[in-house]
Amino acid sequence: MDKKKLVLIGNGMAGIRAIEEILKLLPDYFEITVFGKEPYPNYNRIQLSKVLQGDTEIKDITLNEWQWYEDNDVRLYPGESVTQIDTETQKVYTDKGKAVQYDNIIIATGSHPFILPIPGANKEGVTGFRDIADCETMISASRIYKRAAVIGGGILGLEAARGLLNLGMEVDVIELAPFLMDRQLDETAAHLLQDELEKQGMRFHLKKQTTEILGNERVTGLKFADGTSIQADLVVMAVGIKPNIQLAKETGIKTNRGIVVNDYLQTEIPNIYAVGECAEHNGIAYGLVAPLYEQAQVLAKHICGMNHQGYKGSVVSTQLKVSGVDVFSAGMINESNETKAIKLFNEWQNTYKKIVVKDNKLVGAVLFGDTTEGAKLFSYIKKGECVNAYLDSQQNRETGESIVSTMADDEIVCGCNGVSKGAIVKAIQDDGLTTLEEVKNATNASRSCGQCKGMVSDILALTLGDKFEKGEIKETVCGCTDLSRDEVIAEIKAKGLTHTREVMNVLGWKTEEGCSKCRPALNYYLGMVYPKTYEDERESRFVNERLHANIQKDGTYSVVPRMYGGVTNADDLRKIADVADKYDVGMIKLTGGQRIDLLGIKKDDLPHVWKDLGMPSGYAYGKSVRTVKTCVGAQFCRFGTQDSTGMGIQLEKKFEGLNTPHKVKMGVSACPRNCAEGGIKDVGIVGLDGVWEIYVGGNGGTELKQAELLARVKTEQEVLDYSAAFLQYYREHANYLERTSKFVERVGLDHVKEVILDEENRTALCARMDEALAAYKEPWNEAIESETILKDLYNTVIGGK
Ligand SMILES: Cc1cc2nc3c(=O)[nH]c(=O)nc-3n(C[C@H](O)[C@H](O)[C@H](O)COP(=O)(O)OP(=O)(O)OC[C@H]3O[C@@H](n4cnc5c(N)ncnc54)[C@H](O)[C@@H]3O)c2cc1C
Ligand SMILES: NC(=O)c1ccc[n+]([C@@H]2O[C@H](COP(=O)([O-])OP(=O)(O)OC[C@H]3O[C@@H](n4cnc5c(N)ncnc54)[C@H](O)[C@@H]3O)[C@@H](O)[C@H]2O)c1
Ligand code: SF4
Ligand code: FES
Repeated sequence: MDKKKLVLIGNGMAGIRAIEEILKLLPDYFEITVFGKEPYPNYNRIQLSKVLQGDTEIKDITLNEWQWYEDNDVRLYPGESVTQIDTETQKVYTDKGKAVQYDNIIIATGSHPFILPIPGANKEGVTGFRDIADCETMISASRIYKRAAVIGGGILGLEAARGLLNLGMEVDVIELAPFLMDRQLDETAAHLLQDELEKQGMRFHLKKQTTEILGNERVTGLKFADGTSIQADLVVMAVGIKPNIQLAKETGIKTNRGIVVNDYLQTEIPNIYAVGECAEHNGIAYGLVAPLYEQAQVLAKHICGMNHQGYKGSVVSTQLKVSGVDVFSAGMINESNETKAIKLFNEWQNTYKKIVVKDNKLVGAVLFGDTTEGAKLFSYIKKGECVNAYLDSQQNRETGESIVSTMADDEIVCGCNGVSKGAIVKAIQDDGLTTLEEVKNATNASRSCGQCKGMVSDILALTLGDKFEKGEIKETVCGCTDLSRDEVIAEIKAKGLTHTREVMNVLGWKTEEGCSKCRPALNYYLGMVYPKTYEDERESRFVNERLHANIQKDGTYSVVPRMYGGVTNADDLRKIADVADKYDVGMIKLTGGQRIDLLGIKKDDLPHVWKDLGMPSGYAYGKSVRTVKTCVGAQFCRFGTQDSTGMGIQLEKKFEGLNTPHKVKMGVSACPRNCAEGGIKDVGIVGLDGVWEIYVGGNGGTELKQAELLARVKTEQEVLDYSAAFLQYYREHANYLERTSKFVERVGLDHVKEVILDEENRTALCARMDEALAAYKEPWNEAIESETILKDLYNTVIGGK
């Protein structure tokens, strides 16, 4: 039988989800052709906010790789738009002159950002925030310009504003309404949100109507109806979206705000469907993926001739994707005569919960500060559950218990993809799934906005029980491979692989480019295996390590110069004071590791600051040996038995710049009073009369852990050797991003002792440590001396300031 010809117009999230659903039902029934205006495979538009905020990269947000189209026999024309549908001859025509015959069409052309029709809206430097190209426009503008204005204080505008702050810009947000996110929040939640975002550095202008965009060719500012104005070099319009209906309209298909569809997503022409943001069902054009994916499922069933009761509309929930702010909203949130609300405002913890009840049923909710209950509330709202059922579930919940343990099987865990707890548990049990990645691939849960990942992990832990706890499950490097860390390292050594790309290629990575989890890990493992020859791949590192400074929540950076053992002198202090004045440093702060932190430095000032300081990097941002904290010791303290300061300086000089799987902190004290807090350090040294005690695997962070005694030694040289052997063993055997506390716990202190106390082992480990240390290049100096690094990473040149 000849295959039916199906043409999809729009290679976006909703259209491709419809194709995926069709392929699941009837894999060989259609000959599928896809036209996509953008020159990319289907990508996760939602994650553009994360790209702008620097948490992920464009190459990591692809949902369907090129290979997926090939594997499924889907012919894709990227970068090509359909310009005409001829319903008489059943052909579509494209802007590149192609004509393709069809039996069925799915229109999934999405939306356009709404651009205010005000004077100046077409100036250079005015953009929407909708696609990769917009994202790139903003990122490149941030390299040259300083002041951004976002028009629209809705969810998209705020996510854009956070991204622009992260890119180092000053950000003004202009909102027409009296409070932010007025479609999703009430006034109380909106004010809490505004307070929090102001602390992050955003400036808000509420109840402001923009009347003009100022400037000649490029934007220079905004003018408002009240006569005031502000300066801006970049303007992002985030004032809502407009369904992209042009093509449908020109084809004579009935349109309103969107393309009008029935419960089966059919337009008025039966063999033409519409799905996604461009479609209007019962008067609503949705702008979130959850309803669009529900539509895609119904469409697939209908086009494949399967029975379905049809699409009946969706209740929606939203969550803001701005780090440090938890906001959730679902259903009806405005109060009226017909509704009652339960409101809980905890001023101490700065959390707010509002639950809206109508006819005894839960119909809406707003959460600020703690959104862990979001999925549960959303399930109750969707089911129109009685409010008492929710209140009872609250009472029965024990403190500290994961919310998933109290969820019923039919409660939705992943709102975007409509996946219930029961479906996840079933997939784990039936298919023997053991990782988040496997659950994602099998069920789609966590595949879109990613907000439900925590709950999916909790369900994995709950379902697998002891097996999960004991780590009996093979932990792969990441979802791009089925190989564990040990297997990857063994293959690197056996096959002599020398680059991250080569590793991915030869070891059959599932993604061409890897992801933000495996790339830094591979970069570390290769550097560890080949300390002498491996060229560090800066682009594979996390942003702080790439830039050699710590990004702050307002988008500026912090600079911590090296001060061996926490000891400084008048010359260095003078230089620090001069730099603080010259670069308008926001705050000078002593760190927990006894160093001086200069906060609030702009990205392009970083190399100038380093040059003026003339001090090495303190690596306060690195997966590396950070600080060696010391007590004053025998020279001054009346309890001191050893020269703790001198010992600390020797340790810090020896391990300066060493790459480690995670950060490493050290402390040296000269008596058991332990003023340098060696008991909670990765390596803690305590001096006693004629003896040094070496402790390992401590942690003073979120998971407090006391360090354990590794050895007692007599000389300073032995302290250096035992510490070096321990650190090298950790470097060679820990998973990337595993702290020493977790590592020692995993392999056992007895095992670590057995290895390190053996002289032969120790000598070999020390020799390999020396090789690794020989490769160290001081990064701040390296940046100052390289025009390419200055230009590419910091967008500056040395000599100007
Ligand atoms: C920055 C950002 C963050 C977001 N965050 C969230 C979130 O957290 N949660 C959430 O649920 N939703 C979020 N959304 C909304 C979500 O991304 C959209 O609802 C979803 O992508 C819409 O899918 P779609 O397929 O209808 O449209 P799109 O994904 O826009 O796809 C339509 C595609 O069709 C192409 N096209 C248009 N016309 C033609 C033509 N004539 N020929 C060929 N191709 C054409 C377009 O170029 C586009 O690639 C976010 C959106 C943005 C922009
Ligand atoms: N986390 C998420 O779920 C998420 C994130 C980003 C985008 N999105 C989706 O993307 C789409 C677009 O989002 P959006 O925030 O642009 O739309 P929106 O309609 O939700 O918000 C637009 C905002 O702009 C304001 N506004 C309108 N005209 C204005 C003017 N002239 N001057 C100043 N402010 C004005 C409105 O009052 C409103 O606050 C929506 O469908 C949204 O759901 C969702
Ligand atoms: S640890 Fe002991 S020697 Fe060091 S400063 Fe404290 S009391 Fe003095
Ligand atoms: S809730 Fe968005 S991916 Fe699961």
